[in-house]
Amino acid sequence: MILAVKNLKKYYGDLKAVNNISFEVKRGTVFSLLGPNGAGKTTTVEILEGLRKKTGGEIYYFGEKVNDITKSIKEKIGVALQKTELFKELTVLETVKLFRSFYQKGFTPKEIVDMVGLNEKAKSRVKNLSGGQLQRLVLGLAFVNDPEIIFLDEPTTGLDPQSRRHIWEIIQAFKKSGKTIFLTTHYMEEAERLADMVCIIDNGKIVASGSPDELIKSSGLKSIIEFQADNISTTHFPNCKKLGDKFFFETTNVAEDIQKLLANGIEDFIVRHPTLEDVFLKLTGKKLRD
Ligand SMILES: Nc1ncnc2c1ncn2[C@@H]1O[C@H](COP(=O)(O)OP(=O)(O)OP(=O)(O)O)[C@@H](O)[C@H]1O
Repeated sequence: MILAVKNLKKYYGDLKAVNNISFEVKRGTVFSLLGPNGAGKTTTVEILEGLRKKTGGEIYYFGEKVNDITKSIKEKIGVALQKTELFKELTVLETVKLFRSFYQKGFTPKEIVDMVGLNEKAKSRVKNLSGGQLQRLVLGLAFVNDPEIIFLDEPTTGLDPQSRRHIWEIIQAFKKSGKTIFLTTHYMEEAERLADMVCIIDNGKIVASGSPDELIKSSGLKSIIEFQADNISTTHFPNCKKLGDKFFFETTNVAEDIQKLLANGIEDFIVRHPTLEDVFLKLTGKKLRD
């Protein structure tokens, strides 16, 4: 076990931002804290990174209970903050060199630039990078000290699909090298794709945990029919919900429900497997994204 947390709490006055949560992170896995904005993800990771003080609970790093996140722990962890302030006039390579200088051991700056696919941009100034390149640089900075575990706080928020996939590939390569990743996200596809273990967090509490498959299976959800329409008859589709501009409902009899849709003039629909988004909605009555 590389990291474990027992009954972790963080209160901001009356607000219980992290409300008694417990979990374990196994070495060589991707662990994901999945939840909507304000669920308590950043607060949790920043406590584990030593950037915020916990109100209560226990933290175990590398098998030992720790009271503070000491310098020797910080040497073994890598951190990519949600908002990392970088010097805009420095080049990519200069930035990596600067961050590398904070640690005794680690990869060479060149190795880092390679790992995150920024070779061609090594001499470009930070201010001239695209959003995706900047995010890859931030990811590279989390690797500089060759950490045992890296913390990535919403690493793909706001990125286009291609940049997001690029970041996913880097995370997967890092895992393949035997390292551990602690990932917070509100993108269910990200957790589904990358995580071995997911803890779903809402209002500071863990509402479910398991592998993505386990979570979906244990939710008992069957197939989902999804479609777009201006309006629907609630008599014909009493269980139908609306998420964004889409209607959807759980079906136990696909053939019968398709007939019903067609009879109501709805021809454009898809039948799909449930996702972690559906699990979250079922558990909390809310959607993951605002
Ligand atoms: N320094 C602070 N002082 C007071 N309240 C705070 C502070 N930091 C966070 N909060 C509150 O604690 C709750 C949890 O916030 P947190 O940032 O941990 O959530 P999150 O899941 O990371 O959300 P996001 O995706 O928006 O970062 C929110 O209600 C937030 O407003």
